[in-house]
Amino acid sequence: MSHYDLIVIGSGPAGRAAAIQAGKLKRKVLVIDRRDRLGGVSVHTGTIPSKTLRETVLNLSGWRERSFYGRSYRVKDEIKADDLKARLHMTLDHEVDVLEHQFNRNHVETLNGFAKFIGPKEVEVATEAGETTVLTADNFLIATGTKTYRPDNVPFNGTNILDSDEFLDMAKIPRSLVVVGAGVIGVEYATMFSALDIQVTLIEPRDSFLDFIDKRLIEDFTHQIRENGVDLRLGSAIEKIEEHDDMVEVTLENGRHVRAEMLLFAAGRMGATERLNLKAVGLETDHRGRVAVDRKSYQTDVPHIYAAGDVIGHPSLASTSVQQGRVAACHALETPTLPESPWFPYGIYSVPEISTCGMSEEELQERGIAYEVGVARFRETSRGHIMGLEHGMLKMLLSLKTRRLLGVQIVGEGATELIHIAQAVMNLKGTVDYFVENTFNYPTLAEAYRVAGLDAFNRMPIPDEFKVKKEERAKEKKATQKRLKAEGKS
Ligand SMILES: NC(=O)c1ccc[n+]([C@@H]2O[C@H](COP(=O)([O-])OP(=O)(O)OC[C@H]3O[C@@H](n4cnc5c(N)ncnc54)[C@H](O)[C@@H]3O)[C@@H](O)[C@H]2O)c1
Repeated sequence: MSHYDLIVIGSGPAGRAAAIQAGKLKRKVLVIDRRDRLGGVSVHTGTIPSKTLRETVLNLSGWRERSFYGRSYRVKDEIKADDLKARLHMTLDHEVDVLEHQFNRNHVETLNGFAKFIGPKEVEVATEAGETTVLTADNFLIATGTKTYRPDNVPFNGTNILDSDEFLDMAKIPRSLVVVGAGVIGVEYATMFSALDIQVTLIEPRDSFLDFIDKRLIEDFTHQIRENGVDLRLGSAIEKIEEHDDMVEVTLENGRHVRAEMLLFAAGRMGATERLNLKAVGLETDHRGRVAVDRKSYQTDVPHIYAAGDVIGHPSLASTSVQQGRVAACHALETPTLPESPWFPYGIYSVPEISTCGMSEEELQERGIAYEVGVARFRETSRGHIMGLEHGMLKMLLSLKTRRLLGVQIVGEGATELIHIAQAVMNLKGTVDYFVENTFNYPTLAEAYRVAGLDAFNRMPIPDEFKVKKEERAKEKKATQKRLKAEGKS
């Protein structure tokens, strides 16, 4: 029987990072995955395919060029499902190749099959062919991710009533689409499909959506997506979903009906833990199949069993999963590592993008922190104007007491890239003065930081040390003038 320092269950972002970290520490590590190809949900049905699809849609539809050539502009007249899938397969193959190379270089062993615990330090792995192997380890990492939430009253059929894992495999692009659930997945797919000019209805039972985003940005975002053709229906609980004559009909509790060729059900995901037999090691999950961990070490209640990534719940981002996996492996293998920074960005790859880092205005109010707001609209920057960006804004929140940057929220083109300026400034404890004193490339969208910084700066009290600086500068200037005069240079 083979014995390992660390057995990782799942090869998504958390499992991958943990295994590579263990390999780099020259430990014996094995990754078990139920799929015959590595990468997990992130590579096969989640992050990578949805972002690839978005990029493909924006390119083939000529979306980005429409600000120049008008709303009816198209690069390709008829876009087919195969056009979208071709790019998906290329990207996916490349991602799997990179991952296999990384594992090989770091001597990470892999095994294809379903793992379940049969003892505190023992797992049994069953292959598709029905063979089983028993393996032991000193440490385990559960990085099994999530699976789609599929309630019994939704008649999923694999053709036109689909969950978000099946959606990418659609046989043809529908002329109309109804998306249920305005969470991150629902909003991303609804907005990217509206860029294909198909009729999209987005249904959400609650009166609001994406509640972790600043309200003002959500207002701006809602306006933009409605203008782009998304029929957003908030406060619309669903009574039933039926299929009639190849059309899907959704009956809402308010008595209204929505008909479309296809329905995507995106009302959340569940921890993929039901086949792990966690009872055998004394672990339990919550109602959504998620495992509780200590958020500093990623240890579960059983000290040699760790869990990281989407399976532990919020924030369920590929980016944070990578960090969690690395920290968990270091902790399990007793290797010192720096803790994760609390300032990490969220990126929603909708059309337009949304990205945030740090606290929102609502959070600051709840905590009673005095703050100032700086706002910049992309169209106020020369680059935004050149690019024809009518929309897009950046909102910055600053502490009135320390002048430090506390949060940035961006909606618009490039938001997921631009947010990293905020992340760096916040992690380096930067203040509003960073944006005012430094020169930005011109013209750029990044200049929106400077515009927002100046907007807030001009309303913020000037600190005493600035006044001293001003006097010092005046003295320095006088001294220089005196020296130059003495040298006969002025
Ligand atoms: N870009 C990214 O970072 C990214 C992308 C995709 C997914 N994710 C993560 O994946 C996870 C899953 O995403 P998600 O969008 O499926 O879930 P979610 O929990 O974010 O959103 C689900 C939405 O569906 C609604 N809903 C719940 N039950 C419903 C029902 N019965 N009928 C209709 N609507 C219902 C909820 O009110 C909510 O708005 C999230 O944690 C998300 O953050 C992140």
